[in-house]
Amino acid sequence: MVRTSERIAAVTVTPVAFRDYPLLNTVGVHEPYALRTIVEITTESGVSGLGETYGGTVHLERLRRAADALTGMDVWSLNDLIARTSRALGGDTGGGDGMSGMVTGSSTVDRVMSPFDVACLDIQGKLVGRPVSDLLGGAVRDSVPYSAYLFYKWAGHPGQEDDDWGPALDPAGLVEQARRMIGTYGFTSIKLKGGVFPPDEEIAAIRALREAFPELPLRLDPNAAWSTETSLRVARELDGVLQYLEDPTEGIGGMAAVARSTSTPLATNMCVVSFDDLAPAVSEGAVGIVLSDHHFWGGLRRCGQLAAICETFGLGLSMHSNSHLGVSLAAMTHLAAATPRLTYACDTHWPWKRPDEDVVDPAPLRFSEGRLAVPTAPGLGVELDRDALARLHRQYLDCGLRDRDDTGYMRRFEPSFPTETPRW
Ligand SMILES: O=C([O-])[C@@H](O)[C@@H](O)[C@H](O)[C@@H](O)C(=O)[O-]
Ligand SMILES: [Mg+2]
Repeated sequence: MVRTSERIAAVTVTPVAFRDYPLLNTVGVHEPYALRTIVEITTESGVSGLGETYGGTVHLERLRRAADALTGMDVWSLNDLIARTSRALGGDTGGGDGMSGMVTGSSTVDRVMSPFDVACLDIQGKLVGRPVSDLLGGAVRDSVPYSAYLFYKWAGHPGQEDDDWGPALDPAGLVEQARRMIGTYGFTSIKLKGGVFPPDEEIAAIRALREAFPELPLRLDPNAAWSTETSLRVARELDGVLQYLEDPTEGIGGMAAVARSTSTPLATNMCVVSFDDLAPAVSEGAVGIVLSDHHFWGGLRRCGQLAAICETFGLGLSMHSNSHLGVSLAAMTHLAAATPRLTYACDTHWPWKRPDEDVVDPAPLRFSEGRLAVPTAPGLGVELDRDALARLHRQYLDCGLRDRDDTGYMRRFEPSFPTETPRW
């Protein structure tokens, strides 16, 4: 048996921007462009692979430092990727999470190595002629369910024409948004991004969604905007209505206090965001479901390790999302397909992206009945469109945004927009 290595010859790191909608959350509102970074690794034998991650300045600078350290690395060695990334970062940690302050505390090394891990897997798959899901243990489902991700939103960005989704600022607007999203994609579960309006308004919105979609599981995620008391009141009022309540309040201690007094399952992508958080979360009984995300858990294989830990401790597993393009969607889909424990529909911001803006040919990424078929071509199964990459990079250069700042953008229109937590 011949053991061959496949060494990295070049890594390119390209920031891109795509148009975004004025989606509201507890820290503010999405700006007119979402920022991402596309990494492309090419090996000495000319095989290339793709990864996608956040696009903020601190993260981008770290990606570039890590990229420089990867030349000569064997694409089969995850251990070397971890070692090289840590050495390149040289203890530079904290900040630069690219999530407008909503997900802090994830591991910097894990965040930075993630897109390179995905790109190496893409290459490995191409080398052996198998899809990435096979490299992760094999697909246990041939399609992955995603949920309808509803947002309160303005009619359009201030100073611009109304966008094609129009406003959603009350229960009726959200039900209309859900009808359109479900009509287009066929989603069979619904998540509402909350923490925007006083809790009673969001309870009313969930009730309206329950009435309009009696069969569909519902989730509410206020991104820790509530106190323990408010969280418990909402949980009581929506008892039996929610599939899970996501990050009602802040921190492992706060979530544990809520968990002790409600039978509503609690999920998180805010208080358990790194391997260091797992032991305290388990010992305090803070959460029932961890929302994994390969972008900050260190890539696809590290998410497999997370799944094993969740299984050991009886925790459920689902998947978190931020604004993203097709490389991430393909990676999320392979990971979800190869994770037996991931039994909830995954989050995706996919509907909040114009279909004509991506860096890959979108053909393999078509939803049917709320599910995405797991790509079967070697690697991730998506091909880079170099003209589109150049266009979205040009858009990044021209748009002037360099860091996601939902609060700063909101304050341009509502100068007294609050930042104290909990808001309610
Ligand atoms: O895109 C948003 O506004 C979301 O609030 C996102 O930033 C969160 O990270 C995320 O979707 C969540 O589930 O918390
Ligand atoms: Mg969340």
